[in-house]
Amino acid sequence: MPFPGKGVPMGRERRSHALDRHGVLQNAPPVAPGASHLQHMVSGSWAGPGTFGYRSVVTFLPRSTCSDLLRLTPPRAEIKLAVLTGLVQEGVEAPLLATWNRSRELGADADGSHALEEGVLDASTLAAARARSEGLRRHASSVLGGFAAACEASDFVAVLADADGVVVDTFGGGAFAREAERLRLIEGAAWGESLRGTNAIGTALAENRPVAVYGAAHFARVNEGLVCFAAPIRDPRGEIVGVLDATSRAERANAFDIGIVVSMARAIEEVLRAREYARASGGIDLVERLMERSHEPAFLVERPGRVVRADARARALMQEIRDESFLPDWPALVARASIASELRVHLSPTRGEVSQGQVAALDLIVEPITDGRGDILALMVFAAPVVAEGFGQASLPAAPRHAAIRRRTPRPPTAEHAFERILGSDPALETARTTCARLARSRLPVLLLAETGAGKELFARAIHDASPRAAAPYVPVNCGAIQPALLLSELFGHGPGAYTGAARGGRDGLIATAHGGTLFLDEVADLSGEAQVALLRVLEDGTYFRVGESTQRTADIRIVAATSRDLHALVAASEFREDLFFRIGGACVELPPLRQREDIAELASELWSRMLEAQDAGSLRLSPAALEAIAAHDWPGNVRELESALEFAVAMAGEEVEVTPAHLPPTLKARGRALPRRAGAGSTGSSGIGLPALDAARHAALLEALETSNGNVSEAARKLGVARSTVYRLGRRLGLDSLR
Ligand SMILES: Nc1ncnc2c1ncn2[C@@H]1O[C@H](COP(=O)(O)OP(=O)(O)OP(=O)(O)O)[C@@H](O)[C@H]1O
Repeated sequence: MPFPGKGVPMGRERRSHALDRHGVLQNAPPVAPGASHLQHMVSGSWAGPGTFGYRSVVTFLPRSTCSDLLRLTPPRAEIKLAVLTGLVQEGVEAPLLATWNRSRELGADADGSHALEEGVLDASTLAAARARSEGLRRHASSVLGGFAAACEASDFVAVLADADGVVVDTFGGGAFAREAERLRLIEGAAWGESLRGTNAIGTALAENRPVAVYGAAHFARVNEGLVCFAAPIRDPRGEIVGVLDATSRAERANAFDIGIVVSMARAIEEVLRAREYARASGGIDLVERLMERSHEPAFLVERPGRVVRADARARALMQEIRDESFLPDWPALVARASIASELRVHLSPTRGEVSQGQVAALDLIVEPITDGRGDILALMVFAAPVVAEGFGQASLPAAPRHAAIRRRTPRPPTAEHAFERILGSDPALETARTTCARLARSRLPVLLLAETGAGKELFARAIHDASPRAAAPYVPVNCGAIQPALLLSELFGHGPGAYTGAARGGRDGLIATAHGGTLFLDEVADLSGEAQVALLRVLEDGTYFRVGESTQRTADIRIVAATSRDLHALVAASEFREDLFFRIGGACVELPPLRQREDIAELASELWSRMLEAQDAGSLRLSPAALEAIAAHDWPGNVRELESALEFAVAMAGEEVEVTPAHLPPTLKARGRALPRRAGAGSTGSSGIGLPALDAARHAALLEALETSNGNVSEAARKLGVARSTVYRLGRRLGLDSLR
């Protein structure tokens, strides 16, 4: 039996034949199995984000699109009358009762004929409403083409309403169009609950979630013959900007259609989001680069805590942890973003016992992405997995830094620990570290002068991390590694078709990416003359031009530059602009080459421990003889060369328990052999290279301290009242190879 038409009060038995309790039509005309009318019609053109003619910003993770759907199904006719007149408050499902009560309190007209006459804006008010919704309307129409056609063909009218429930656009309608017009599904009609009571548009706005209203669940009698599906449209900040609705005669009801409407509303939200990201500093490119650069799984999270993008590592992590609700709620994340500190979250206990090697918790670092007004648009969440150690471990230790838990990847430093990753206690290094930590807080450009591998990049990153710009991008560029012909456009970007092979729509450069943050120009002496001029302008007034464009752009960047060349000499030879040199060289910091450092053995030991931890290489020891050879080498490649030498030694040591000089790279062994012969282990006499009297006294004191400390350098240092590095340094000078 067909579902009764509009305005006809529904009899009990007729209704029960038409809709089940979920509002699904029981005797619907045949459509493809599992498909609805609308779905059937749009399936050819709808294949998810990215197919709507705009660049998809997000990669959706699987999630239910209708999980918060409010489905309002009709009650018995006599009950409706009794409830609406306030005689009884039962016999109706609670959500429906709530919307009816709200409608009544708002003064909605239960018959609805009054609203038919009154509820339409005059032409000029409508024009103003449409103008206010101009952005929404334009973006919606860019994605609703296929949907509108499907609505037309399946006798649904599609309605776009603004945040007040005023219809600003309609599409489709087919055979239902005239009826829709009579019921005021037309531009300018107000569909808020206060006027028309429970209906999909007004109720979706009131509830801020998708709503399906079937037949007599509508508050107003005149709308009882309708089925309407609506979903709110929110901007990236989560504010409702409008509603998308599809309405037809009640007999067209199909539970699947609400899914299509929700998906379409989401598609419109995607376009709005794409626009917002494009306007945010750096655009979506910034987000992509941030995610690419991350060493840890990275998620992009939007209000109200929705993961909208995840890089490959993050997707793999999600699969591994199988815990969809691992993120703290949005306010907690936002709070973390503002204090820039780490937050450990333990994974759901429903995953059962945590065994060795399984991810047990995540350490989150949260960075905000803000729009032009400084409002938080989204959050980048970097999630370092923490794995459990020890077989058969039943549950996680409560203390976050319990020994049974170790990080799988090194954690990015927080502001107060930014310089901690720079190891060593050499006085010159210490001076550089203190100077840079102070400079970090200012906006001054910093010029780092050092040989290759001596830690320029490490210092640049620490300066950024300790600066007020820490949450903004840090963009490192090796000017010497980019082809000179491309350097200018890599840095400044280029306009559409600026050169052969240029991106058609133009592209932002690294300066735009670094907006708000720090640009690290490594090998700055390799900048071309043209790039030097352009960089000088950015430093002076914050303006620049993309290659091939005349539109002036602005960028707020802090420059940290570095070079291993003699910039003074280059300036003297007119190979580097003097004015740029004065701009970037206001604060010059020299980093000592490793061979001049007094803490080589200490640094080697610390790097060694760090490396063993990272490689899970157990308790392999660095023998005193190996340390001695390391301390004696002159390290032209500086710390980078030292790191490689240590990795080489691990590989060569194989199953041994101790690394000896034989395991070190041949360059070190050769150098070691060239050194004067040193005293043997435990020797108490002179080294045979002629110690002056003072050194002899130090030698004795050092030996005594070491002996009474069982060779423990830290303890010996404490006894002597000197730094560990001094013990190593003295030991090196005095020819001791018994340090442990
Ligand atoms: N003081 C230090 N403590 C710990 N690690 C260091 C230190 N200095 C340098 N390193 C490590 O040595 C390697 C080289 O350092 P970095 O890349 O910062 O050098 P650089 O001067 O920028 O080199 P280049 O001029 O070749 O770019 C990196 O792996 C870095 O982590």
